[in-house]
Amino acid sequence: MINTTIPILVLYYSRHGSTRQLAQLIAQGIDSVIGCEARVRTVPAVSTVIEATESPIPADGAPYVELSDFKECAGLALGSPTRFGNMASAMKYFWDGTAADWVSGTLCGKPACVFTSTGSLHGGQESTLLSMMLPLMHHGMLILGLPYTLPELMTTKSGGSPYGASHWSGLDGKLPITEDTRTLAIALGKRLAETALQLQKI
Ligand SMILES: Cc1cc2nc3c(=O)[nH]c(=O)nc-3n(C[C@H](O)[C@H](O)[C@H](O)COP(=O)(O)O)c2cc1C
Repeated sequence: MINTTIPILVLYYSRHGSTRQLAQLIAQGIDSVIGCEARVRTVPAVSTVIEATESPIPADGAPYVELSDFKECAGLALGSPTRFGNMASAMKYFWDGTAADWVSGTLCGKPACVFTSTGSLHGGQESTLLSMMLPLMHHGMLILGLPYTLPELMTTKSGGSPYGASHWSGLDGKLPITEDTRTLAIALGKRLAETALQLQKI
């Protein structure tokens, strides 16, 4: 018997590790679905010094994403820390280089979800999540959020919204991931994987 799993791309940018922690929880949710496998990838930082280039291999964390990951994945979870209520420029820069895949519809019809981390509780979790949905919608992806059937969505005092998973990292970026945030991030990964699996059957 051939044992095949469908890859689900978890693509994030993280400067200090908070968004990376969320990416790992989303991946955990994806891996909990039999038949699905998380493929965790990141994007390089961008520099204001035009000549500066990143090493082709990141010093730590996930490998850099390649455009072949778009073709191979059955779904995508996209994460970035907030930067003034918006996604980080590194992630925006990456999407600005995906016109060929936009033209050819590589991601069209595949499910997607978003996640973020912020320094302050009301510093832009929801606006950042919404900002990340925009390129995904232009690529024709099917956006998934979190449903209120998850009780944590009503009670959370840290992160998590109908628009996606989120973490409040605090002024020094050291607040731990709460139980509610953790539950909601795992649930989002699971929901993405289950949807990708269902769509494969159509
Ligand atoms: C330039 C810059 C802008 C930021 N803007 C915001 C903001 O608008 N709202 C907020 O709550 N946090 C803001 N932050 C804080 C980060 O979003 C927060 O520390 C996040 O958890 C970092 O994620 P990371 O550990 O994955 O890098 C900003 C940080 C930087 C460096």
